[in-house]
Amino acid sequence: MEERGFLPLRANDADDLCNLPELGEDTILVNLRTRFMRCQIYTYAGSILVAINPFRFLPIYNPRYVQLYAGRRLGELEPHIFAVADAAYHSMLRERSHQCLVITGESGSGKTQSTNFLIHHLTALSQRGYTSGVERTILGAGPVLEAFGNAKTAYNNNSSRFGKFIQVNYWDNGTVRGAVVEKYLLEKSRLVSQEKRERNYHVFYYLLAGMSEDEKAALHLSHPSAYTYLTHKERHGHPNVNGQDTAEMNLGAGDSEELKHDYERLKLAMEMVGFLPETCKQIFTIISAILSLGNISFRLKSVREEAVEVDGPEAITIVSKLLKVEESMLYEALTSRKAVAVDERLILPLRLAEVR
Ligand SMILES: Nc1ncnc2c1ncn2[C@@H]1O[C@H](COP(=O)(O)OP(=O)(O)OP(=O)(O)O)[C@@H](O)[C@H]1O
Repeated sequence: MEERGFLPLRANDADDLCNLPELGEDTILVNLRTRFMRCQIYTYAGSILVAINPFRFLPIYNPRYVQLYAGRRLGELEPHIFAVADAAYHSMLRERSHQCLVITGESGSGKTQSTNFLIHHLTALSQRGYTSGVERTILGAGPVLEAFGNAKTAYNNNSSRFGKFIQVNYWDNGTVRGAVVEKYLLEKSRLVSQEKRERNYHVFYYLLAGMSEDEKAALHLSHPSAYTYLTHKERHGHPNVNGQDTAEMNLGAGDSEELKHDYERLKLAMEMVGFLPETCKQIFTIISAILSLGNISFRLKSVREEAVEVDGPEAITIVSKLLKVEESMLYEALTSRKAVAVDERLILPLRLAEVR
């Protein structure tokens, strides 16, 4: 064939893995690697798109690429996430049926980024030369969800700690009508403790770094190192790392400027999504109350009793002010539990291990 002037199919150069002359784990990996080294992070496997995280900015998501992929058949151009979004959008319009895109991969592989690119392209396709309020709301939801549901982990500085199902609805003419985001399996335990070198949810650090001194004073906020929920503890509640300021270590002094910027971005995104200023204030108050709640400590009432009492009243006073609940009610809720036995209501004291 070569003698007759045909170029042979290069063994490691298929933009669709199905076209590899020999299909096996090694040929697939070599092909993906060869493409990745040429900054071709996307490869098809039939109608599946394989994406390899480049961990650096590639100039392939700008409006020129949105235009380039609009209305093209899958496989017509170089593999791209926009091509997948485009194929789904046009299939929906053509077949008048729901389309489903499943994004999967291990932590840090790029699922959240890919989702953002998909949503970006899907909303861009629906626009008729201008961005409507609905599209702005959908795009603004991302940063809000990330602030409250993402955290720094050992594998990913912006790891989503929940699953989400995003449903984008369209009018018959193909313009976006609205979107529904269903969240599931939020990692709730992260609120009270995190592994070494990991953090709590972003929003806590945004508030502490981004709020003015007056705003922080109004919410009784102080420094990250003042909060149990932001500092690491060894299994039995003692601070670790030889008494080092673990919150400082966890936060990293260098990123406070970035966190300030993130706080401003969060406020803007919340406004875009439609949160009223009063609602934002209430949400931030609850966030502050959670931090102070973690600082309430308990001790045994007496050596003979298993019942507990609050050790030091300051934190409980702050939480009751922030949540606007009576201190005595909060005290009772934290140190006892209600039980119902044959039409009888019992208030039982909680044990030390239970209150913690
Ligand atoms: N296409 C891309 N281009 C450039 N950088 C990327 C791309 N995809 C991912 N990244 C980088 O990799 C990081 C991790 O990606 P991402 O948060 O999307 O992973 P994930 O699969 O959602 O992880 P988790 O399951 O932990 O939430 C991003 O913060 C970003 O820096």
